[in-house]
Amino acid sequence: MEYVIDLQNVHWRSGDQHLLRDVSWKVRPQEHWALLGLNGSGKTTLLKMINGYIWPTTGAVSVLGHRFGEVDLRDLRKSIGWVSSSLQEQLYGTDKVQHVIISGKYATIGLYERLNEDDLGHAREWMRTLGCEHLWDREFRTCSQGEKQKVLIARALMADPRILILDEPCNGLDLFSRERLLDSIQELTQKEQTPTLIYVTHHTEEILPVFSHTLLLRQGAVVESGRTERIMEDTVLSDFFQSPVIVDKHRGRAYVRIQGG
Ligand SMILES: Nc1ncnc2c1ncn2[C@@H]1O[C@H](COP(=O)(O)OP(=O)(O)OP(=O)(O)O)[C@@H](O)[C@H]1O
Repeated sequence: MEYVIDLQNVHWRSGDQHLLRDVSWKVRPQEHWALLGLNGSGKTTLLKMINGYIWPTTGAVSVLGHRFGEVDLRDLRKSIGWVSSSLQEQLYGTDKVQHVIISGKYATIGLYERLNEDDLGHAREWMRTLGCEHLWDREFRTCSQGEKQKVLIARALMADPRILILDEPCNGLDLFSRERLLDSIQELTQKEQTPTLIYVTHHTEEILPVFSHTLLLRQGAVVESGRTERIMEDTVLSDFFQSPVIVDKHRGRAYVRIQGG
């Protein structure tokens, strides 16, 4: 079987720091994964590895069936969308939302291509899916944080990625904006030919049931990985957080409380 992501015993060291320790992770087609870890647990490092920005010290990495060392990483990166807050800072705030989105197809900051009907049509379709069509003519900088996230997701989708990484997309969002964004992500997964989603977060309650699998990362090592409903249990998460917690489930999502707290 061709795995979407296949990491085997990956170790990554920078100086005397061991940032990834014996990480093995297999993502199969049709699965969507959540990647859960506290600050500094190595999530970003792992994502950099998947995108080929860093190279394993030992172990093997293969993404979309291409083994690192045997593939042009620039080509591979075209199949991976990575939506993170650092991207926001790189975009031109005065660009119109439609241009920000369409520029994603050409992997540019700013739009240098002539707009064509196809691109405009796709951009509108993604915006509709994500519930942000009304922002079409707005300057990007005037969008709220939640709206910007939707625009950036639509932008990443323009390149037709096979993997879409959503890197802490709900950071800085209030409760209602967060739920609206999560609704949009849910909507996205209902489309035909959705890319494999990797949802990176610190918070269990953001993990929608559509994220069938979860990987728990602590100090650069995988503590557990597998089906989300098995992971979102008191014992597994207490062990993961190294602190007794209680998990309340509501509509397939897990809300964690510190025991006694
Ligand atoms: N190039 C590097 N050299 C040395 N240490 C690094 C390097 N890059 C990251 N680190 C350290 O490795 C640890 C993991 O960092 P990483 O950014 O992967 O964590 P993270 O899980 O994404 O954290 P956060 O949730 O806070 O974004 C941190 O302690 C960080 O300071």
